[in-house]
Amino acid sequence: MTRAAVMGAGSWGTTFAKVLHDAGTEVVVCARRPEIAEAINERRENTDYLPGVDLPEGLRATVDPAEALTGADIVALAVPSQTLRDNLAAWRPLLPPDAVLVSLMKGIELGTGRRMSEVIAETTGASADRIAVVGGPNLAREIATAQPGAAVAACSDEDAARRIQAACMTPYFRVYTNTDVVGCELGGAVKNVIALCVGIAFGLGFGDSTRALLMTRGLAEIARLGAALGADEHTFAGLAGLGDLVGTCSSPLSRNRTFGENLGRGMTLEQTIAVTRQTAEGVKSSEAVLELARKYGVEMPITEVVAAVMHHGMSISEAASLLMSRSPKPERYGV
Ligand SMILES: NC(=O)c1ccc[n+]([C@@H]2O[C@H](COP(=O)([O-])OP(=O)(O)OC[C@H]3O[C@@H](n4cnc5c(N)ncnc54)[C@H](O)[C@@H]3O)[C@@H](O)[C@H]2O)c1
Ligand SMILES: O=P(O)(O)OC[C@H](O)CO
Repeated sequence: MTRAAVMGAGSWGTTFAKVLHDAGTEVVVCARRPEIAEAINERRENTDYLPGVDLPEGLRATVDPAEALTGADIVALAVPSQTLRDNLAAWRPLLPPDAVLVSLMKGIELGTGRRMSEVIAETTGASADRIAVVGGPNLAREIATAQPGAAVAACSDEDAARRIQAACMTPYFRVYTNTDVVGCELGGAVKNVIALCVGIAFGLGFGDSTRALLMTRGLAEIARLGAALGADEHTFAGLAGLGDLVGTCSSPLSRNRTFGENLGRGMTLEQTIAVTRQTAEGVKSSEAVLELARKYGVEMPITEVVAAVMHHGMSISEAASLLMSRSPKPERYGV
């Protein structure tokens, strides 16, 4: 039987652990706080992150990383992207040498511009055939309640991708494989930045025309960055690209879209941060994505204004007018 450890018992870590369990994989989820592990083990509920969602008997939780990691064939990482490097430094001595390390995260590291698979490689020394990514349009509460969903398991080693696929495919969660790790990661991370902008537009009272504009031009800038970083452009038409962008930008469950919506409705940045209890990756990643775009000479106008609003005090009205007053252009996908 395949054994998996899920490191991080937030909303997606808990959900993905349930998916693995439902797929017949033996799984232990590792929490930081004892009360979360206790609630999962004894009440069969993650009372903080997924209240009201029944968790299966066989899903075990611990606060001891060694207990979770010992003997694991798959190690799934589900912590906030900006904390991965520090978390991995602590877990590294405990990682089984042959385990596949799977990033479930959707962010870019601030200050380095590294994708999560790169942070994993740098921190653990694992080779590319042991590093994978799972991404797609997966809103935790929907998947945790077994609503039909799908994701992509990406690894440069197709066999490893197939092993992950087998470990988490259930009657309600369909998993495809891909070898384009870069594309799948960029799709997941940059859509969070676009979702912040869509949320702002929604909060301002704008409707579906504006949302469709931002999603479509957002996809164009994701694809441009992807091309510069060597991704396969077809990935962006798939679940980890368009799929995740549509899911996040459309859903009131999205933390990123909700964060933007609160700003659009008139909250200050500080007030919005204060009411956001879970991880809205796009806030910090907007700046990291922009750094990456500048390094590779890629134009990303939506990302640019989102980063300016999140980090440099630009007002929302100035951001909107900057986007709408750009020079006239022909429309070409990715241009
Ligand atoms: N929630 C979703 O619907 C969803 C779906 C797919 C992917 N993701 C991605 O999964 C990753 C994890 O997201 P999540 O939704 O589980 O987040 P969350 O905020 O619900 O949980 C984060 C978890 O990380 C833990 N953690 C470990 N070290 C931490 C630290 N130093 N600071 C703060 N928390 C720390 C927290 O205790 C918590 O268990 C993100 O990159 C997110 O984009 C989320
Ligand atoms: O809640 P968000 O905004 O982090 O989005 C969750 C998932 O990434 C959607 O696929």
